[in-house]
Order: sequence, then C-alpha cells, then structure tokens
Amino acid sequence: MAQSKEQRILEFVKENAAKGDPQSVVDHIDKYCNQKEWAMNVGDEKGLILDKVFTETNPTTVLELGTYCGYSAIRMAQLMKQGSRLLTVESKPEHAAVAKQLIEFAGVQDKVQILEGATETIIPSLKTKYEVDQVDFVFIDHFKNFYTSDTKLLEKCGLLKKGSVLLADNVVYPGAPDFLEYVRTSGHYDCTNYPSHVEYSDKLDAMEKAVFKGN
Ligand SMILES: O=c1[nH]cnc2c(O)cc(-c3ccc(F)cc3)cc12
Ligand SMILES: [Mg+2]
Repeated sequence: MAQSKEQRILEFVKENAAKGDPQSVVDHIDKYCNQKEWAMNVGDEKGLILDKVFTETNPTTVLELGTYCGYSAIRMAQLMKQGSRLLTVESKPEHAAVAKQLIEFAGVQDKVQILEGATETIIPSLKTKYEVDQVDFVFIDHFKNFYTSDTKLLEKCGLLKKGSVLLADNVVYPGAPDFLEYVRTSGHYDCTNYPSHVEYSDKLDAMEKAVFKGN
C-alpha cells in the first residue's frame, strides 16, 4: 500500500521533531507542509489567531470538529490548563490513525480524546456517552457544508452556554457563507472576523469567532 501524505507528515515529525514537545511537533508539521507538501492543517498564521482566541477563552471543555492530523488539537492541548479536556471528532479512520500517533508523540494524549465518526452522530451522544455537560470552546474545521447544521445541533443538544465560543476556520476559502449568514443574523451570537490566509499559501481566508449569547 503506497504511503499517504498524512503518513509522510507523521514520518517526518517522528524523524525530526522532539518527542514530548508539542511546539516542536507543530513547527515540524509546518516545516514539512511549507517545504514539501501542502496539507490542510490550520497552519502557523491562522494558528496564532487560534492560540489568541483560545487563550482569551481559557476553556475547560473543548470540542474540535475535524481532527485531520491533529495539528490544531496539539496546538490547543499545549495551552490547556490542568484538568481540562479536548474532544476531537474525525470521520476518516486513516486521518484519526495518524492524528493519534502525532498526539501521542507530542505527549498530549492525556488531554486529548479522538472520537471517530460523523459529527452529526457524535454531537448528540456527547452528554450521555462522553459525560460532557457543556462546551466552552468549539474549533470548527471540518467540512464547510456541515458548519451550520452542526452549530444548530450543538444548540439543540444544549451543549452551548452563555459565553461559549465557536471559532470557525476557512470562512472565506473554501468558504462557509451559510455559516457566516447564520451566526451573524440569528441573534444568538456576537461575531468577530479575523482576516488571514489559507495555510501555507497567499490565498485570502479568514476565521470567524461567534460567542453564544445564551438561549
Ligand atoms: O476541507 C477542509 N477542511 C478543513 N480545513 C480546510 C482548510 O483549512 C483548507 C482547505 C483547502 C484550502 C485550499 C484549497 F485549494 C483546497 C482546500 C480545505 C479544508
Ligand atoms: Mg481548515
């Protein structure tokens, strides 16, 4: 079986990054994707926006929709306080498998739990199966066509509380126009746009922060 791009990223990190050092893992994924092969990690430029918004929120319970290789999960885990936890949802088993190994290599496996499956199936099970009460921070970075329906599902399942922060990647490119329309006009969110660029590229992109105002 030919090696996948994600397996090549994993191999580069294992051979070059410092084991147990999350920032070294993040830096080496960026190095590989800047120099060798583009991949859809949030990247270093948007990663700094993620870090800033995450730190401002200082969350205890974090949900990520779209793990991919685990780059943003590792970025967030290194900023998380003791006793906090990150649940990250990935629909592709081959991506989850690579993410698991990168998360373990980075040494953040105690804070991060990878949930394999579809978001629309997993979100409704978070309270019962994963003992989640409510989420403080949600990083939305999966399929743009699911941003809005998954946001509405989070509301419906009672997983958001007043002040819960949604941060969505790629709202300009590939684009999530219906999500922007929903969070900006529903009356349930205070929104902030953070212009940036597509990872490892000069294409324009942006992230959108949407703070839930409560029911
Ligand atoms: O599909 C995506 N999921 C999550 N994040 C993405 C992301 O950050 C970038 C892109 C992407 C960007 C440029 C391009 F030419 C083709 C795909 C896709 C996803
Ligand atoms: Mg993205």
